[in-house]
Amino acid sequence: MRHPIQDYLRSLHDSLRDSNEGELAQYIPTLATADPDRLGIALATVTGHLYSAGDDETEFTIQSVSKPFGYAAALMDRGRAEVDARVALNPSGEAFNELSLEAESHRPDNAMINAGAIAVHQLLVGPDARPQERIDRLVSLLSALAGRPLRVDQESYEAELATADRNLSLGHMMRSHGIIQDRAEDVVAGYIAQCSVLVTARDLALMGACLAAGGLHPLTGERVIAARVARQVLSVMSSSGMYDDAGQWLVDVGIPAKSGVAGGVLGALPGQVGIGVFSPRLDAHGSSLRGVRVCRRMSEDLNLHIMEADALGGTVVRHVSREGASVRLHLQGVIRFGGADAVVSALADLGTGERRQRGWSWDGDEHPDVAACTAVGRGALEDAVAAGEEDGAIEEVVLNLERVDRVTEVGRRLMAEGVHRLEADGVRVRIDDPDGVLAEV
Ligand SMILES: NC(=O)CC[C@H](N)C(=O)O
Repeated sequence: MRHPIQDYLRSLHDSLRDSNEGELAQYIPTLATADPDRLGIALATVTGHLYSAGDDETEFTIQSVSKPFGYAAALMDRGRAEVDARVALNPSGEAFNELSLEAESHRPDNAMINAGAIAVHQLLVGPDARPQERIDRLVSLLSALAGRPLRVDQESYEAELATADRNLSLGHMMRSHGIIQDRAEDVVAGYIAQCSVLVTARDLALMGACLAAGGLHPLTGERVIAARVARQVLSVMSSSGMYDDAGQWLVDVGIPAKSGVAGGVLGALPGQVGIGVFSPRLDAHGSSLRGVRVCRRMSEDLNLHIMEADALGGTVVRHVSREGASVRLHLQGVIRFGGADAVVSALADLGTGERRQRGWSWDGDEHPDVAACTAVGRGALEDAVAAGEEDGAIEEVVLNLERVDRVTEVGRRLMAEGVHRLEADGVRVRIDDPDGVLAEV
């Protein structure tokens, strides 16, 4: 069977192939001579499925798409306090290479603009690291994310270094304020090396999927980025990743993203997918014109907007079964706050045996479609409670976690509290947790 997502990417590629709007970046000589017609599109799911079309294996320099990962590495190497002390967390509303710092702290506005990324590069590894160690750190993180060894393209590196006046002036300005400590020339050279790493659209999709998965690699399941760090990086990407287009982008596309001046765009939709696009012609913001179009289309066609939310909590109670005085709650999926509320509400119903008015009616035949538990779970819970009235009180409740993938900290605390209170009401509670998901919290 040919996968429908593969076909979708191919048709998306075909529909945009002939568009030739936008301009190549001129200020870096190797970019000015790139083949402008290339178009590569890739999508990776957090569960490790990778699809791609067009020039998906063509290598190009990562440029600013390296910034989220430099930021991730610095946060892991130095901790949040040290990084926040030198790089702020607000959108700049300016172009990526603007010569500006925050008024009082003299910090760059965020890690997605050049000033921020240069300050971040200084933070890599540790205060006394040699320039090469910082470059190696980033190349190895990017390689781990791509799942293959990546390298710096020497020609691009030298070409950009030869024309790096603007970035050097940012470096000198930040050094004069103590934001960076090494020689500005060294930090900027390191930053340019990080920008010159060669990647493909497929690499970017995998890197995005890893961020989207909270830092777990979609192919290996290995933790490559700490969960808190992935969260911070995605947050800053969503507010600042598309520079002065970030607000419009969030409304129209709604996928945290980062673009690079060589034509790469990386998108990362938390919990779902990573997107990688390569097309060298740029729009007025310095982002790939067709790359932006691809993301817009995907967001629309695949409903990938981050603000498009489901009432997920309700799907946690999958089924309820009763045998004599014992009731079994079959739970499933990921139990966060909303899911734990559904479980505790079910426990409360079972504990008192009362028909509670909780958004749906126990009595009528009609059950309004509220998301308190799945349709199956809801009906069965009603039956279990109703049976309680005929067959006598419920003496035991079993929470079956066999199908639960993960429980968040608040999910665990809220469910523990519910169990505790149900026991205080005189009901025995047993927890069936064969995979120990509760212990993993
Ligand atoms: N937006 C970008 O991709 C800019 C990266 C490029 N290396 C620069 O510093 O100018």
